[in-house]
Amino acid sequence: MDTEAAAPPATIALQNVSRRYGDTVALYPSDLTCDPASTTVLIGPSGCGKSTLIRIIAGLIVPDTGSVSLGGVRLTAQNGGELRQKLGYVIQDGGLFPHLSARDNVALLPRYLNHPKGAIERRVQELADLVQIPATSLDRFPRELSGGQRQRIGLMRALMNDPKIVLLDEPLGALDPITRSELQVQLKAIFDHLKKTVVIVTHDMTEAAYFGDCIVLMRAGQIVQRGALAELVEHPVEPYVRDFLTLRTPSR
Ligand SMILES: Nc1ncnc2c1ncn2[C@@H]1O[C@H](COP(=O)(O)OP(=O)(O)OP(=O)(O)O)[C@@H](O)[C@H]1O
Repeated sequence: MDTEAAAPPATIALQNVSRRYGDTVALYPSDLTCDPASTTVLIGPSGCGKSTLIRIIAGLIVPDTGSVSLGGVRLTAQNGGELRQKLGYVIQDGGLFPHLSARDNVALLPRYLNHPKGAIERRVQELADLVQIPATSLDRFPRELSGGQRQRIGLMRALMNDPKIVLLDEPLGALDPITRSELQVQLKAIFDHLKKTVVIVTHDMTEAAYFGDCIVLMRAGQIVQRGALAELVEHPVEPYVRDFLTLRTPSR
């Protein structure tokens, strides 16, 4: 296994990663480092490569070039399955299996890994408390839950094995504004409390500003600028950055 001993356990480091689909370049060669225990937001117009980038980090898409290291361990075809189990990955609407109850969705991976039954039950309860899901909802099927509840269950499933890294691809995109705003507050509190390395994809600049210790602004398969919001506001590397921030950030 290729290791970089100096990297803290939850650093995400991409070097020269690129990906194309036939003639479409989804991602030009890009470098990105996401710091441990911080939240990085990927934002940019539709089709700019955000999902491609987060799916490369998740090991779900193999880049055409470059390397991905998670906590100093380089992702390879051999260790991909093992490393993926150490990540939490949440997609829009939770990505739950429709034929399993919420509880069974959440417990799927630890059962597969033969974790003790009592420990799984305790962990499910602990996470249900954390994401504020009532016990009665855990025995429902995904279709019997609201969008916000499905998303909370998706988050529980992602956190079940206590991963150091949590990846969320448009986690709140399907929710009504009130539920979305409630979940934003809860998610931020959870991430601040648990000190995870978090990467979130969003279209919403207000959401990016709310979550992002670091904002990665993309356009047409390229990272245009990466930095704290203040840095992007005060030192935009090109007019696109200023325009994107100005046009997409509603005044409150
Ligand atoms: N499986 C695929 N086959 C062909 N083209 C693809 C595939 N997946 C993505 N693309 C193309 O790659 C580019 C980047 O797509 P990607 O989904 O990463 O963008 P995105 O920024 O996440 O978009 P959105 O915000 O609309 O979800 C787009 O032009 C898209 O059409």
